[in-house]
Parts: sequence; C-alpha cells; structure tokens
Amino acid sequence: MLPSIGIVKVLCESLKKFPVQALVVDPVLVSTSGDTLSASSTLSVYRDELFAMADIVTPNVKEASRLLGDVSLHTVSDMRSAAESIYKFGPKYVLVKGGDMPESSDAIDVFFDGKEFIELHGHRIKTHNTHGTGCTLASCIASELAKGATMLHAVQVAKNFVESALHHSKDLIIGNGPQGPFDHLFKLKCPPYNVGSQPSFKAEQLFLYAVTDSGMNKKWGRSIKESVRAAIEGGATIVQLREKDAETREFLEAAKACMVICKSSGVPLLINDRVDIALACKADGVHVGQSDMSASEVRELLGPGKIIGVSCKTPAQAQQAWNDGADYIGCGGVYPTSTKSNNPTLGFEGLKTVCLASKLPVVAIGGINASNASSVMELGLPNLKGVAVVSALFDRECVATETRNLRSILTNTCSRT
Ligand SMILES: Cc1ncc(COP(=O)(O)OP(=O)(O)O)c(N)n1
Ligand SMILES: Cc1ncsc1CCOP(=O)(O)O
Ligand SMILES: [Mg+2]
Repeated sequence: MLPSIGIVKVLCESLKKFPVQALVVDPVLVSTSGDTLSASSTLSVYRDELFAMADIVTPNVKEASRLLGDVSLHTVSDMRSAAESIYKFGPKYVLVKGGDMPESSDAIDVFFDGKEFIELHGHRIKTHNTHGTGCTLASCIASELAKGATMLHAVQVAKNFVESALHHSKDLIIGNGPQGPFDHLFKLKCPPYNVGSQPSFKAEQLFLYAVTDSGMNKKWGRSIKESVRAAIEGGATIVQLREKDAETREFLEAAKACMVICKSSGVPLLINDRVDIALACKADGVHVGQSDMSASEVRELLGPGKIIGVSCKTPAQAQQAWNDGADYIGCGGVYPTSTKSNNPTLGFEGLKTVCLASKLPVVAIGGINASNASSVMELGLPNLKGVAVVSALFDRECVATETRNLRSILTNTCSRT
C-alpha cells in the first residue's frame, strides 16, 4: 500500500537503483469494502512511472476504474477494455480482477498480454472472509515467478490458491468487522491437503497410462484389483479406473484396494468421471471429458494437490483445460477404437494441432497398441508425454506381459528419438 505520491516516487527511484527480477504491482487504491487507500494525487505517478516498470499490474475493478478516471466497469467486456487501457501505461501484463463484480456464479478475471485476452474463471465462494485476497494473489504471483513460472501460469496458480484458501476459510468466525480474514495456511490443517501426503504430479508419469475397463475385466474373469496389480507389475506409470458399469459400493471397495497397491508402488491412481469415488478412496486424481464435470469444478471439490486430466480434441478445449487448472490433457482417438463408442478419430494431424496449442502435458489415446505406439511417440510432438491404452493391455490374456512389452517398446522408441 503506497498512500502518498512521495512514497511511490521513493519506490520508483529504489527500483531503478536496485532492479528486481520481476515486479508485481497490486495498485492498492480501493479496498474490497470500498475504502480509499491511496490519495488521488498518487494516480498519475502510479500510471506514469511505476506501471512502466511493472511486469504485471493487478487492479480490481474499482481500482481499474479509478486508474482510468472513474470509468464505469460493469461487464467482462468493460474489464477487457480497462485491461487494454492500463496495458498502454507500460506493464508487460495486466490482470483485471472481477471478484467484486456484481453477483454471478463465476469470479472472472481478465488477463491481457498485449495481444490476447484470457478470461480466467473461478468459483465465487460465498463468504465474508475475503480480507487480504488481493494482496495474497499478488504475492502468490510473485512467488511463482520467482520459482520460474511463466506469467499466465503464475496467475493461474495464484488464482487457484486464493480460491482454495477462500473455500477452506469460508466458515471462519474471527473479529467483528464486515470482512473477516482468510486462512493462507489451510493446507497444514486440512487432512486431505496435508502437505506431506500431496502427490506432486510429474508429466513423465503419463509415459504408459493404463486405463481399465470393467467389460474387459469381466470377459477375462479378472477383478479390477488384479488388473491394476498386473498393469503395475508390467510397468504402467499411471493408472485410471474407467469402470463405466460398476455399482458404486462395489466400485468404491475396489478403488480403495487399488489405492493400496498404487500407493505402495508409487504409481498415481486416477478415477474416470466419478469425483465422489475419488474423494471417498482418496485417489490421486480424476479424469474428466467434455461432457463430464468441468475441471474447475473438480478442482474445487478435490483441492489443489490432486491430479486432474481433461479429454481435449481441439486447441480451444486445451486452453480451457489450462484455464480451469487441469494438470494434463488426454487427446484422441488417435486411431479408431472400439472401446469408446462414437469417438471421432483425430489422426496424427488432430493430435499435432492439440499438442502444439497445449500449455499442459498431453497423453495420446485411442487404438494405441504395441504395433503403433512407436509411430505416435516418434512424431516427437511438443508436450506429448506418453500413451494411454485400454484394450491393448486389458483385452488380453496376460495384462502384465502386454504392459511390459509396450513399456519396453516405448522406452526403446524414446531413447532413439
Ligand atoms: C487419459 C484419458 N484420455 C481421455 C479419456 C476419455 O475421457 P472422456 O472423454 O470423459 O470419456 P470416458 O472415458 O469418460 O468415456 C480418458 N478416459 N482417459
Ligand atoms: C477412453 C477413450 N477416449 C478416447 S479413445 C478412448 C478409448 C481408448 O481405448 P483403446 O486403447 O482400447 O482404443
Ligand atoms: Mg468421461
């Protein structure tokens, strides 16, 4: 908070003398409760000197309005115009935060890099405990930049963090003011998000992604647990339970048993579609498609430490998955498949288009087997980290043997390319 023109000037002088690696300017001019926090005289020096040095400026809508001579900002389109106008003062990026916009189910922020506008959608958490959210967001962006993140990624991580912290503090009752504080340390207190137990997702884990199928298990007289054990024995690097026909009670029991196997092998276990099962068995994550719950809703339910995958067939879907805080995308069918009905085949061209556009690691899926997996990986596409396979592992007599064979094919291919 820079209350006077003199203080802003001292800061600018100091920054010239001691340049920093990244400068995040949160122009604290108007609080969420409407209080003025900085004299009007500071506006011109903010605009003319400080913003030009900033990597990113992060006003809320009230601050954006004040910076632009009290223009009225009521819609997302107004926020875009404001971001564009503030960009002209010289920062490399602008984030106009819409958390204070009139009631809507989403909290939409507008990110502008000078060329492209990106709407970042978050959930509006109903709570009075919002004191300090802007400061936290800006500090979190700075922390992520210090860790080497790109600006958009830093903003996305920060937004997810603030949203999760708000969610976990929404019912706190502290103090008498109209706004309460929120809890930045929620991760330490809330058992599912206990820092020590958080799986940290690594894109390399997508290398050989085994996806189970209840029909195939029945056909070969195997339990889900036996299939998962065999896939891990053969070298699967991540497992998804895709049990479309299973009864909930039975599925949950099986999922819990699979979690024990996966945990002891250090292989992440994800659940297809069913967030309820994932929560109940404390799975490492969930995979959702375009007609399932959105990744941002899944993130809200699972919390920040879990892995979320989204099926994407287009660059727009890949961008949305990133915006929603997903960890990876599944792209396919690369080849025709009889495992998923009515699934369009994208071919290599479709896979390439999505991989090139994606900001997230990609796993290819659909009709992939021991005969064609090399051709997929040999494409050498950016972000393509592995293959996801159902029938070539599970519609076979010996799951462990098929998995081992495919793993060695992939390893040989990737060591050559
Ligand atoms: C790794 C991976 N990629 C894509 C899918 C397909 O998910 P979705 O489109 O939701 O279809 P269903 O699997 O639910 O039928 C996947 N499961 N895994
Ligand atoms: C779930 C899914 N999503 C896109 S294709 C597909 C099925 C992949 O199965 P298979 O490996 O047997 O072709
Ligand atoms: Mg699905």
